[in-house]
Amino acid sequence: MTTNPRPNRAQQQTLRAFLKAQSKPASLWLKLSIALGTFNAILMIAGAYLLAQAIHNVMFEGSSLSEVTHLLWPLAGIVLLRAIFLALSERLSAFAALKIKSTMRQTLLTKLSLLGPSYIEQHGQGATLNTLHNGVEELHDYYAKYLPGVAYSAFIPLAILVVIFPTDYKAGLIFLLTAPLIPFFMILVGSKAEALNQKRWQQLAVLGNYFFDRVQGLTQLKLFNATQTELKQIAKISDDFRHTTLGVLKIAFLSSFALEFLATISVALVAVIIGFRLFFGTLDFSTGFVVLLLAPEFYLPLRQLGSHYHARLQGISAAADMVTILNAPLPNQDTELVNNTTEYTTSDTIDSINIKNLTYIYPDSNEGIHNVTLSLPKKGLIAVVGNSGSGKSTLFDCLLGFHPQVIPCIYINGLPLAANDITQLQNQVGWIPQNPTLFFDSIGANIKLAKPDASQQELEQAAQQAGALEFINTLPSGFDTLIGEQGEGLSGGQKQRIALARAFLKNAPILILDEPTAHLDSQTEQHIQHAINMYAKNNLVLVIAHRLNTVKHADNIIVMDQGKITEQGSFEKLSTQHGVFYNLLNAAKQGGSDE
Ligand SMILES: Nc1ncnc2c1ncn2[C@@H]1O[C@H](COP(=O)(O)OP(=O)(O)OP(=O)(O)O)[C@@H](O)[C@H]1O
Repeated sequence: MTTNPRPNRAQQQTLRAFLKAQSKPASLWLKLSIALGTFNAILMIAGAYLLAQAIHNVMFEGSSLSEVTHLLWPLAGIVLLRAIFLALSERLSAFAALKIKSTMRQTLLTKLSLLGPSYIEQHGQGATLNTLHNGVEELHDYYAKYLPGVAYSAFIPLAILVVIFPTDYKAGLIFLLTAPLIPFFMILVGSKAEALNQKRWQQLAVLGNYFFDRVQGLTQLKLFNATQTELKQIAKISDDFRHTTLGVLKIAFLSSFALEFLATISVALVAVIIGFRLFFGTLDFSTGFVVLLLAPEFYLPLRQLGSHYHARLQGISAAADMVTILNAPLPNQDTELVNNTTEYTTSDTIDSINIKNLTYIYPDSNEGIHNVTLSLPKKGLIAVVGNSGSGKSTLFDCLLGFHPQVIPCIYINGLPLAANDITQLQNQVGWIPQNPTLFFDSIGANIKLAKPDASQQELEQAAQQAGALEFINTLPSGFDTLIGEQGEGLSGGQKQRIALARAFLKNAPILILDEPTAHLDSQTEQHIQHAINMYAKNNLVLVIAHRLNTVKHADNIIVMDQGKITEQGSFEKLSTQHGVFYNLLNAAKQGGSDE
């Protein structure tokens, strides 16, 4: 797993620009929210003048309450309007943040699907999930609070200065001189807080990966009695994370405290000076009172910006991981095929698939498959066999588009697949891995994943074809039976049949299976084998076979050894040829596991 090192100044600028650019889908709502917030401040200034005037008239001019109603009614209206504007402004900024987050998740998911599963494997599933979930969540306050806060801290103090200077320039000067203290202090603590925030974010990614792996392998850990050791390790990582989080919080609390203190001192300073000036009669009450009312409001946006500064740091830390994903180059971006205008399009029926000189080596390793050239027919049952580690799964992963950089080596009907478009290939493929993924949903919904608008009849037909209908019908709720995550509550064979039904429902021209009958009893195995053979009459079925007795009826057997295709042909031909297949067959006979 990789985490981003602390971004330098230039990278931070890029991250800020990135965050700003992401606000585009909701910029109208954000602007509206800021406009309402600014209106609210203008009303507050007007309200301060009205209140000061009303009190001045009652206390110093001897006016009765009824004589100041022309001031009090607008004041009441202002109070009401301010409450409405404030609520609307907050709702709009929250709505804008929600919109930005959902667009961001969508963008990240689209990019991840283009990068393929190997990217996620390389970077860690936990860390990727952390970016998609926590990372995107961390942006909420950045957009809902920090960004509007930046605008308010520029507009509101400026608006107050504009009205205070003509009213009382001395008070205006005090405001002007004390205001920079707050941003200055913010920048001072910002650098330390930023480093800590970055560290905290990296630790969260490590924790995410660690948790994800351990929770997935909990049963194994229990069986190997390793739960205690792992718990200790998790406790240690959590403790490191706790320490850093506390460090971040300590700085956040300290800076909040210091900002409050600075603002309070500044307001007190203004109040003392106003008090002296009133005492010595160099200032009239109504002006002094307006200044006193506006003083806390002058510092408020700056104080709030200080407390939202934490949201900025969190947003920048989280954005670094998002930028890494979004900037990750699509592996086939540089190939000469990008500009190829004659590409295969999904509307064409598949007549042939050719793989030409396909080499895929896993990152940071020498393992993979080398220089594979293979012609696959339009239909038929093709089995891929070979020793463990010979490259069968890697070849299938390439065909499934999981390693996008090799897509240019795949030709359909003699035409290359569109570069950068894995989905184009995947739309044509039904796939059942050894442990198919079933989701926490009903059996019907799990099968319908392949074709959401399938009718009940189609659903039943696919289940029947996969040998699953009988057991589904014995369940109390049939197709509506809820299954747990990863098919919890079903046997291995039942899960396999549901996955097979899903693949049959998709009715893709290419069906790729990894040892499809591994978990089945012999009767069901025969049933499924028959269904697969029938499917292969009209489509191409590629099967990884570990048990050689299942490949007897294959139209072609491809034998892999050390990442290369060493031989291919029918069962009869290969079993007489003294090659890898012959050795595999003999080894299986001696082991008594096959044949
Ligand atoms: N994620 C990975 N990172 C690095 N090397 C890998 C990775 N996955 C597989 N390999 C290596 O690539 C080679 C081919 O592996 P592959 O899984 O394709 O073999 P296989 O024939 O499917 O094996 P099996 O029958 O045991 O499933 C092996 O040497 C394996 O160690």
